[in-house]
Amino acid sequence: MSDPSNTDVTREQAEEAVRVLLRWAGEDPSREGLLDTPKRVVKAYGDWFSGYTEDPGEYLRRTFEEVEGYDELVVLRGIEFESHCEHHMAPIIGRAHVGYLPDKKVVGISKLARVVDGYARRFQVQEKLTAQIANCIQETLQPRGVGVVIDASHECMTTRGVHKRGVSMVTSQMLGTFREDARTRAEFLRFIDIDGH
Ligand SMILES: Nc1nc2c(ncn2[C@@H]2O[C@H](COP(=O)(O)OP(=O)(O)OP(=O)(O)O)[C@@H](O)[C@H]2O)c(=O)[nH]1
Ligand SMILES: [Zn+2]
Repeated sequence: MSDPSNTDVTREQAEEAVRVLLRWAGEDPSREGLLDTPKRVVKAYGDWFSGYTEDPGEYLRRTFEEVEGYDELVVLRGIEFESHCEHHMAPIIGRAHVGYLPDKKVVGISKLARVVDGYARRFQVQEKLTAQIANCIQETLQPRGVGVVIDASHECMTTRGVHKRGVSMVTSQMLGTFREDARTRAEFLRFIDIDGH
């Protein structure tokens, strides 16, 4: 995993920050079991926060314009993702459901999941994540409408703080026909059937 390109922090400084947190928690970072931990944590950060090194809109540049008159909803539902909340840096684990009503352009369906990951692998609040995915698709594909629903659990609420398990947060961002036309929105919500998960 490469270092983020837009940072002035060195890998050594990042590893030292992990040692400081270990010391703060009451640990001895020089004991054998913890010697490689700063290196592992920094590597894990490279994975969890790889979104800062990508422009998710790039995934949607390759489009297919000839889809033989297909002009109905396209929905990718149940896209699992992992993110981290920007308040506590704790995991947000959930599923995104993404739909759009194509105008002229359709994309390879995996690209919608790549857009979700590109924004999820950053420090997030769920509302912002939801809006960023929807806006990216709207701006790049210029479809007639976009809908994004996210259903996720926040570990800052389950493993600390209020300690509420089994609670999930649901957010949605509807643009274009998804916002203006109740029938399109209802069809999308029926397709994703989030209670079914
Ligand atoms: N709206 C929203 N809130 C979030 C999200 N992730 C975490 N939070 C909330 O952000 C809030 C931060 O509140 P603070 O009072 O500053 O932090 P805190 O003292 O740690 O709060 P508690 O979590 O209640 O212990 C908490 O209520 C979290 O539940 C998110 O994606 N969206
Ligand atoms: Zn949080």
